[in-house]
Amino acid sequence: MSELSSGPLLELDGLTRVFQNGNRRRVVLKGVSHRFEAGRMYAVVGPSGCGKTTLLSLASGLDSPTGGTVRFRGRDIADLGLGTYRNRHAATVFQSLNLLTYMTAVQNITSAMEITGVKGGRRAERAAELLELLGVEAADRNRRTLQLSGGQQQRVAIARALACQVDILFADEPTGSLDVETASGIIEVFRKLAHDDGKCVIVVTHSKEVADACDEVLRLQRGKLVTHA
Ligand SMILES: Nc1ncnc2c1ncn2[C@@H]1O[C@H](COP(=O)(O)OP(=O)(O)OP(=O)(O)O)[C@@H](O)[C@H]1O
Repeated sequence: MSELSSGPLLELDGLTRVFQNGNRRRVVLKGVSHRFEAGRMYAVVGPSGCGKTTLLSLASGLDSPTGGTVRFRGRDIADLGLGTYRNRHAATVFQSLNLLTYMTAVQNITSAMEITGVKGGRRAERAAELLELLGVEAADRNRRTLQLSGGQQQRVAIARALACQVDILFADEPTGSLDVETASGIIEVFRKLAHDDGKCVIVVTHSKEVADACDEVLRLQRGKLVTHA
């Protein structure tokens, strides 16, 4: 299907995920379907253990479903190649951020660009531009990320995800450990990415503030999507 496909950007179609540990079989997702569009921000909410992170892992190509399909622009991501999907189209900001703390903010971003094969020169300049967009002060951009605050680290992790020029940004509990003011700054960044830059932003969250800021809220309960509004 062409890049100009008029269908949804991302489609989850009847996703199931079963974990088998020895004799113990656990059905975590039970036929989850949903369509996601560019330019919108989505929240995935639900009680602890209902399968939110599992759903995010499948939708972002970090894990494969037991049944069902994830389609990006109409194409099964398994056919596209999970590596290609993750490198070119979908980036994840993990709960643990996974920054290389001995490297500076700029270096974290330029090394991600290198690993994911982002073409073109001026990587450090582009990293600095992204950090500026996300409100990381010039003085902090060349400090080791270990020395930055939680909120600053969160912004660096988002900038690193964006550096890979992806269409979809996934984030797992992006405001979990942040104070209210920093959290609202991050929410605003996500909203702008969706509404001004046309990204599809999908956030797993327990926060009502984050969910309220989203265009659509998907509620998971015992592995099923029960409502979306
Ligand atoms: N690799 C795995 N092997 C076995 N069980 C797993 C595995 N990964 C997740 N689970 C189980 O699947 C269920 C859903 O986990 P998941 O992390 O998706 O929930 P969640 O809704 O994100 O929870 P929380 O809000 O607490 O982060 C949990 O019971 C978890 O123990």
